[in-house]
Amino acid sequence: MPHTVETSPAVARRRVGIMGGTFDPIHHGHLVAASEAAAHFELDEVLFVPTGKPSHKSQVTPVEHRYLMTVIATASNPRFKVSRVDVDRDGPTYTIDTLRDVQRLRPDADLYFITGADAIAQILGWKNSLELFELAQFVAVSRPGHELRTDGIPADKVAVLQIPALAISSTDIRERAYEEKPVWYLVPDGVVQYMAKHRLYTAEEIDAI
Ligand SMILES: Nc1ncnc2c1ncn2[C@@H]1O[C@H](COP(=O)(O)OP(=O)(O)OP(=O)(O)O)[C@@H](O)[C@H]1O
Ligand SMILES: O=C(O)c1ccc[n+]([C@@H]2O[C@H](COP(=O)([O-])O)[C@@H](O)[C@H]2O)c1
Repeated sequence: MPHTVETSPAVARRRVGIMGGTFDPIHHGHLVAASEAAAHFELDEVLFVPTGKPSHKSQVTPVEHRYLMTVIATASNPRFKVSRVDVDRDGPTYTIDTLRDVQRLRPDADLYFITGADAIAQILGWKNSLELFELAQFVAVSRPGHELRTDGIPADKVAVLQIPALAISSTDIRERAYEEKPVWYLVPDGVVQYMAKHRLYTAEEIDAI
């Protein structure tokens, strides 16, 4: 009888996307960016990671509101999950810490950090920027009003992805809410309702902070 060698089938590494953002509030631009990256790179899951205390934004809505709106917005997609790693860490939020924490939680995964064109343009100024490229592949998605440039980023560490253009920003949604204009269809229905229930971004809520 011929001698046979038992071989275990090669196990493919999981592919995990990370969609970092302040999500103040989360909107359909964020969700389309994550969905397009998931489809293009065959990601097993996308972790939405709301910032705790963004290092570069002075006044943001209390983190638990931003976190809960992110949970509501992603609940219908079985591949989307929300991580509290940045919410629960003390001190300013830096992506180097996000990636180290997710790597610890998903040691068997290749990580794909998803950013819009405005964010990728700033990345060389982020904390420990060169080490970031050792921890994850970066996916730079198109965004209306922002030129998609990746100058200075190692070419094998960043992929550029053209996605459907949604000219939506959290700044615009906050302004619309403040002016009592509709935000329906710019954010998921549950987020419209959450904003209304908590009077987020209204003169009344801002005065109360
Ligand atoms: N409409 C969009 N299309 C593509 N990418 C987007 C879009 N909006 C935001 N992003 C990307 O999502 C990530 C998180 O963005 P963020 O939470 O700061 O939203 P924002 O709309 O830019 O907020 P703000 O207006 O408050 O600065 C960033 O990488 C950003 O570039
Ligand atoms: O690490 C940094 O120095 C750094 C500086 C600016 C932004 N980031 C990250 O970029 C992501 C998008 O940020 P924002 O402000 O556009 O929501 C979010 O995950 C931030 O933590 C990270």
